[in-house]
Formats: sequence, C-alpha cells, structure tokens
Amino acid sequence: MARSIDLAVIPGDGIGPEVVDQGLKVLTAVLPGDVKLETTTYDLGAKRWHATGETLPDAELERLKAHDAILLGAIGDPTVPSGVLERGLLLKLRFVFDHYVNLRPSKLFPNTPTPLAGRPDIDFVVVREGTEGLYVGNGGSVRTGTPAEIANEVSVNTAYGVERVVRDAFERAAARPRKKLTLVHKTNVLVHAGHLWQRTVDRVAQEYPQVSTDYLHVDAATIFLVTQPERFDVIVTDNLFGDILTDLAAAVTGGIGLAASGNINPTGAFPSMFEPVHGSAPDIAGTGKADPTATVLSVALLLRHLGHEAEAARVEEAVTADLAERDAAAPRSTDAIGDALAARVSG
Ligand SMILES: NC(=O)c1ccc[n+]([C@@H]2O[C@H](COP(=O)([O-])OP(=O)(O)OC[C@H]3O[C@@H](n4cnc5c(N)ncnc54)[C@H](O)[C@@H]3O)[C@@H](O)[C@H]2O)c1
Ligand SMILES: CC(C)[C@H](C(=O)O)[C@@H](O)C(=O)O
Ligand SMILES: [Mg+2]
Repeated sequence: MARSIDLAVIPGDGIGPEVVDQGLKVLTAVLPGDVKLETTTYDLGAKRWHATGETLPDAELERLKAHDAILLGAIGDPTVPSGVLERGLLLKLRFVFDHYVNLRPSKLFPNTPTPLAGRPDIDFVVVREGTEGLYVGNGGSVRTGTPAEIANEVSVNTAYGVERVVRDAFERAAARPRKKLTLVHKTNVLVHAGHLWQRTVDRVAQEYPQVSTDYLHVDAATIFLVTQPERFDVIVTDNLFGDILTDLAAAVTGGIGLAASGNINPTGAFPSMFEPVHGSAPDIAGTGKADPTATVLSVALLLRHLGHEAEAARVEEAVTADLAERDAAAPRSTDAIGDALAARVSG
C-alpha cells in the first residue's frame, strides 16, 4: 500500500467541479496522517476549449500519465458542439490509458428511494468494456447534410479486447459470494460481434467452474433490471450496452447521484481514472443541488484500487450511514453532504 498518492484532478464542466470538491474533501479526511496526498488540477473542459480550442493537448496527456490515478468530475457543456469534449477529452483518456475495464457497481443502499416495488436486494457490478465497440469512432458520413447522406458507425470487437475484459469479469465473479456472470449482448442480431463475445465467455468459463454463467439479450436485460434486479451479480457487456445499462441501474438504486465508476487499466501501465457515472448536469450546475455521493463512492473505488482497502471501506460505511439518515423532504446542498461525509470518515 502506497504511503503517498499523486493524484491528477480533472474537475471538468457543470457540476463536475462541485462534486469533485466534495470527493477531495472526503479523500483528505479519510487518509491516515502518514499517507501523503498530492493533487494536481488540470484545467480541461469547456472553458479551456473556448479559450484555446484545445481539448487534451499532448503535453498534458504526457503529464497525466505520470500520476498514480485520476479523479474526474464530468465533461460536456451545451455551449460546445456535442461530441467535441466527450470524444476529444473523456474518451481520449479512456483509450490512450487503455481503460479496458469500466467498472460500475450498483447497490441499493438501505433507505434510498427506488421506483421498484418491494425493495429488492440489488448488489451487482457491471464490467463494461471501455476501449472498443461503437465508441472507437470507426465511421464517417458522405453526402453530409443532403437527403442522400450515408452515415456509418461501425462497432469494433477484437478477440484480444473481448477476452481481456471477459477474463477480468470472471475474476471479479469468482471473488464474489454468488459467483455468477451474465453476458449481456444482442447475439440474435449482432451475430458477428455477439458470437465472438459468447464464444469467448464459453471458453473462459471452462477455467472458472465455480462461476455460473448465463446470457441475456440487452433488451431483455433492461426488463430484468427493473423486474428482477436481484438476479444479477456480475454483468459483462460491450461499451455502448454498458453505458445504457448503468444509467438504468443507477435509476433503480437511488438515482444517478449515487452511481460510481472506475476506468481501470488492470495492468498498471497507465493511471486508472475514477469518475461518477453521471454527466455535467447543466440543468442543475451552480444550484448546489448536485449529489456528490457518486463522486465520493468513486473515491472509494480509487482508494481500493491503490491498495487502501480499509479507507475505501470507511468511505463506503460513511455513505451507507449518511444515506440511512437522509430525509427526502429535507434535501441538503452538495457542500453539506460533502461536509457530513468528511466528518463521518474522520470521526
Ligand atoms: N463522464 C462524463 O463526464 C459524462 C457522463 C455522462 C454525460 N456527460 C455529458 O454531460 C452533459 C449532460 O448530459 P446528460 O444531461 O445526458 O446527463 P447528466 O448525467 O449530466 O444528467 C442527467 C440528469 O441527471 C441529473 N443529475 C446528474 N448528476 C446528478 C447529481 N450528481 N445529482 C443530482 N442530479 C444529477 C441531471 O440534473 C439531469 O437531470 C453532456 O454533455 C454529456 O455528454 C458526461
Ligand atoms: C459522456 C460519454 C462519452 C460517457 C460514455 O458514453 O461513456 C458517459 O455517458 C458515461 O457513461 O461515462
Ligand atoms: Mg453514460
């Protein structure tokens, strides 16, 4: 376990800086005195793009590489054309740092609101592939803007890329009490990519006899996430399906303000990056309404990734205790929630 943490911080846009402040507050409060935390803030996002036209210059990318980990708030702004920052900054980081495991846990904490009847026991993790699929930008448009336009967006699935994320998902399933892995895809239509995923799961499964496996088409998976979410333990899926499923998963487990994620490079070759699942929420930016809990739980994932298991658990316990006492009729500000969580982890 490292006695120092050299952390890059990208607050980003909208509510990003607001929630990152709270995440750092809790991180500072939970670390023992002999662990030195050093943070470097990177000014990247909409303001930077408006000022200089840059999204992620090479020099900054090089500097980012040297950190132990990255904490990111959110990227995206209505004044910037859609995709410029998402592709040029966020996805660039995930791709260049080879964050092939996009880890998104979903848990229904006690006392948190859910639209589901009967408060099912929800505790699963989505292992979303993070570097391939429809996200790679493999496409183009011809006759753009004319009635004859043809736009292609082609999904890339490599045997190498699918196998490494499937292996990671099996390892995670094997380490969990229920030891169950569900592949979610659309093999009945996407027969090329889907069959590669299914064959890979079937092959790797032979090395994990203790893990039970099943399969759901992504459309059916959305049904079961609402009607029977307790059936899930580890879900492994491609980049786009994982994006959509994890917003849905957040909605049934207390809302997007609670959903944490880690973009992991398991080899350690590049820094992993931790961020809430949500975006920059321009509709509530500056109002103090943003829930920083997703960022704080992402800090717990960061701590666990860096080997600070006891501190990660303390952060999660603080969140559990805080949620147990929340009163929907008396919402607190972003800052107040951050203060309360920081007080709990240091108390
Ligand atoms: N990782 C990221 O940086 C990331 C993730 C998703 C979306 N985005 C970007 O963010 C921008 C806005 O996207 P969007 O509106 O589709 O998604 P969003 O997640 O920003 O917002 C969706 C809804 O959830 C609410 N919400 C989000 N976070 C919340 C929080 N912490 N507490 C309370 N409510 C919260 C918002 O107010 C909004 O009503 C876009 O530019 C998008 O590309 C970035
Ligand atoms: C902003 C966007 C590129 C991103 C994604 O699609 O991965 C976001 O929705 C997320 O879930 O982190
Ligand atoms: Mg998303």
